[in-house]
Amino acid sequence: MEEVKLDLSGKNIVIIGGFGGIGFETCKLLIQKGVANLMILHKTWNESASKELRSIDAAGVCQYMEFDLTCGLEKTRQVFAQIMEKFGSIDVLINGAGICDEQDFSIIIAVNFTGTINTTLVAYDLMDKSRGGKGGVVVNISSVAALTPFPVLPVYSATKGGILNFTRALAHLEPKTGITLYSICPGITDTKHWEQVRHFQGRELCFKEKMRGRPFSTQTPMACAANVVKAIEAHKNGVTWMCDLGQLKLVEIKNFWTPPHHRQEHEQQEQQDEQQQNQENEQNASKKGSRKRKLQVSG
Ligand SMILES: NC(=O)c1ccc[n+]([C@@H]2O[C@H](COP(=O)([O-])OP(=O)(O)OC[C@H]3O[C@@H](n4cnc5c(N)ncnc54)[C@H](O)[C@@H]3O)[C@@H](O)[C@H]2O)c1
Ligand SMILES: CCCCCCO
Repeated sequence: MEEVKLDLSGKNIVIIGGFGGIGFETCKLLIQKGVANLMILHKTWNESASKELRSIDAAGVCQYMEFDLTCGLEKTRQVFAQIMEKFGSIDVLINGAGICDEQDFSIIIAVNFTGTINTTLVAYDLMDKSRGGKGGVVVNISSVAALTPFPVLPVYSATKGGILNFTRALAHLEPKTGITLYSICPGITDTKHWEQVRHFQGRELCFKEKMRGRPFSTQTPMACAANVVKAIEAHKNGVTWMCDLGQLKLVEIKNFWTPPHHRQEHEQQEQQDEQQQNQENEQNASKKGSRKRKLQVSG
């Protein structure tokens, strides 16, 4: 069980895709966590989802703004400026929208990749402590496709892998900006995401039909959302979470190349680690030696 390091009560949260399968369940949990404000940015209004959220939102923390991720950087800035007018500050941004139709792959890139970069960088400027902000958190919903690319969905996999690396890169700046960022990679989750899954050559992949009746494990959006919130409360900068089959775990993504300006400190660290290991080996050897001598004397 991860330690709660970020208390969500009283926080101002923006969730993109908040009427989507995973997003909607995440909104329900955030309301129950006592957030101060929850701005749902979504491409289209959803009366039934809004009504259900209102039924549990006694404090009236939820608001909605129409937002299309493909609207471009300037419009994104305008939308976030309106939110800042309303909230005063944004504590957490959750990028939870996305599509899986590769037929016109410029669209999936615009939504999943460019759109997420736009919202992240706009929120980043507003949160950045080095630019007068209060710091904050950006949660990017990637996918297991970023961890194990799908051969049938190479562009989808690229958008999700790109967002994962984008998030890891920005997280390095946290000491200066006070902004914590991490990625969450859901496994296959039973939402409408599956209804429009087309190959880059346009072929309908019919995942829904193929999955029906198969003993193929997926997870519910509720289980996924519960782990999204757990990951947010764990508040670990720069990490990659995988939430699959109702389980939440950290995924170690290794760096395989060291920038020249980091090489010297990297080599020094390796030398220190080696010296420490040698000392431990020597101590263990001497302990074994003294135990052996004691046995010989007593034996
Ligand atoms: N369902 C899965 O198996 C699965 C697995 C891994 C990752 N994901 C990711 O999780 C996130 C949520 O997906 P979901 O399963 O809840 O699917 P979903 O289709 O239920 O929700 C996605 C939401 O994104 C919104 N959206 C689509 N295009 C948009 C745009 N241009 N502007 C604004 N909003 C837009 C849709 O309206 C929809 O409500 C997505 O990023 C998806 O890639 C899903
Ligand atoms: C392979 C199933 C497609 C659903 C989206 C996974 O991120």
